[in-house]
Amino acid sequence: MTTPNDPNRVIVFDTTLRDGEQSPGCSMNLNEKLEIAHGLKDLGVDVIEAGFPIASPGDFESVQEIARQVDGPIICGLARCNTADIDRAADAVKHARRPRIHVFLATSAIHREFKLRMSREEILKRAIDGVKRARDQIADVEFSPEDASRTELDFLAEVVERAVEAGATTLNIPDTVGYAVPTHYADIIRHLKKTVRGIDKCVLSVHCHNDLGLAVANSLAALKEGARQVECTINGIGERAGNTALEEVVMALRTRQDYYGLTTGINSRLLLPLSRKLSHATGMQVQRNKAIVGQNAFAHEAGIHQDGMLKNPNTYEIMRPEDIGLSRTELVLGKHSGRHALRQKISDLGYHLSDEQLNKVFESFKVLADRKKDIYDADIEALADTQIHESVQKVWKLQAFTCNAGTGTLPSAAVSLERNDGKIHRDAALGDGPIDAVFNTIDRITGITLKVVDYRVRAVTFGGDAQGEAFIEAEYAGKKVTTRAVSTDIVEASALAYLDLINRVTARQDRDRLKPTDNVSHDAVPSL
Ligand SMILES: CC(=O)SCCNC(=O)CCNC(=O)[C@H](O)C(C)(C)COP(=O)(O)OP(=O)(O)OC[C@H]1O[C@@H](n2cnc3c(N)ncnc32)[C@H](O)[C@@H]1OP(=O)(O)O
Ligand SMILES: CC(C)C(=O)C(=O)O
Ligand SMILES: [Mg+2]
Repeated sequence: MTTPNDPNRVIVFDTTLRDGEQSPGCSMNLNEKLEIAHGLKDLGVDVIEAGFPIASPGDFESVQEIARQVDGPIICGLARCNTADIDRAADAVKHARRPRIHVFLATSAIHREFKLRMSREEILKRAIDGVKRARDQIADVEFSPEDASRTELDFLAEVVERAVEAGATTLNIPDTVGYAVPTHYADIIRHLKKTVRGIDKCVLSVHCHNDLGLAVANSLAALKEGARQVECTINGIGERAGNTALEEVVMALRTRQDYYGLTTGINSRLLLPLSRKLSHATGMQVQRNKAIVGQNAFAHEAGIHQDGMLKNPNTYEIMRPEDIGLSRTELVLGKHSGRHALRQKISDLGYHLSDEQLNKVFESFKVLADRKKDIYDADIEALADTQIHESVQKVWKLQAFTCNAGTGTLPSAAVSLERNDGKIHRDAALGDGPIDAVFNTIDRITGITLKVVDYRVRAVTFGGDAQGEAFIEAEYAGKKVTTRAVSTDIVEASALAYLDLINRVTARQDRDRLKPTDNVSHDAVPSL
């Protein structure tokens, strides 16, 4: 009933709402669970393990509601090998069009001896009784020998064979504590397939935990050996280090179809939206470098990679971002980026810079990237704008400044400017505040006094290392001039903006001085 006709089709069994919810901090309420269950159905999972109905009235209700409302996938409830659990699970899933009970019982020596306190014989009997009781109520029964990967192989094979005889339709082999490694896990699956009578009548399933970071690798190794159901969770949430991540195993099968030759029924374009929905529901964020759905999974900062990506995305990406539901690859500008990526970004932002201007923006971008962790579009725009204004001939250049402010002191500043003849000019002045003191000092050095009519500072980007933009509107000789400058230091941004206005005034004065005596064109000097 659950075996798809195609022998190469893998059944995707999602246990986000059961094993996933077992991770500390991941509990969800009924509405959140229903929302995720509908998302899983749309994604195309074959089985939803909706909960452990005996665990609490809330868990029972969620499984029951999902069974009632989510039509399509098999809806499964978990149960220990005891009557109360199994009957409760049957009650919870019975309204589903395709219900399943999943009974489990640990088989490893450590669990037998210390947790269950049962002999091998008792385990065999409880497993058989459990499967039979479930089969009496529901036709689709999955059996899991918990901690299978640490169970003696001969005993594991015996339990599994007895579960098949008792009527289990799916046999799941859990690596409960993430102890297996791929070759070891593949050996277990191969051994069971070879030795267990009747195993071919069942779907062989894998259920891996990520304690050694091997859950996906182990699952893939088992699928390669003939397992045809994979148990997994969205974002890999689950006990301790989590379960096999659904998005990873699905995309591995899809991307390496050439190697595995297996398919799933998953609509991969819904992977990212569902991953985000789950993060919102649980409050558990996905790490940035998480495969497939992490923020960095389709982002490139290194210049050589960005150049490759711009020339052909296959150089550095093995999957297309749109195939997992991301609109496009992100070329993140940072200290490791190169000119190709910067040129692309500047052109995307609508600028048309010459090669020379681009090189200058590139230099200041590298300096900025050394000081700042995240470079935003607004940072690049500010650099490009500054470069466009730079076409004004600069008489004065800011060399250094200090300023002093605080309660009980007079705000003062000392400024050092370099004139375009190479001479350094230094002075100091008081002001109403530190920025006013810097402006006054610049006035004293340059001999030009501007009347500031508007002055504003704002953060152009975010975070503690954000760039500040200083905007100044000033008047000189009855004309208004405006400018802006950016820096991670707002006093520096203000000084640079003020000096930019002074340079424009100086350029204007020079032009006026030259006017009567020469006939050189001064079209390049912008007017005030
Ligand atoms: C590997 C897995 O993920 S297994 C699923 C784990 N998930 C959960 O445990 C989440 C939900 N669990 C719960 O809400 C509670 O543990 C309950 C309601 C199921 C049980 O609560 P309690 O009755 O108070 O028992 P508690 O959890 O303290 O102990 C578990 C009991 O179940 C027994 N047990 C464990 N597994 C099984 C099993 N597969 N079949 C039968 N008995 C089992 C234990 O030996 C222990 O029995 P004891 O009380 O005779 O010592
Ligand atoms: C209930 C079983 C399948 C389980 O979650 C495990 O063994 O990890
Ligand atoms: Mg588990």
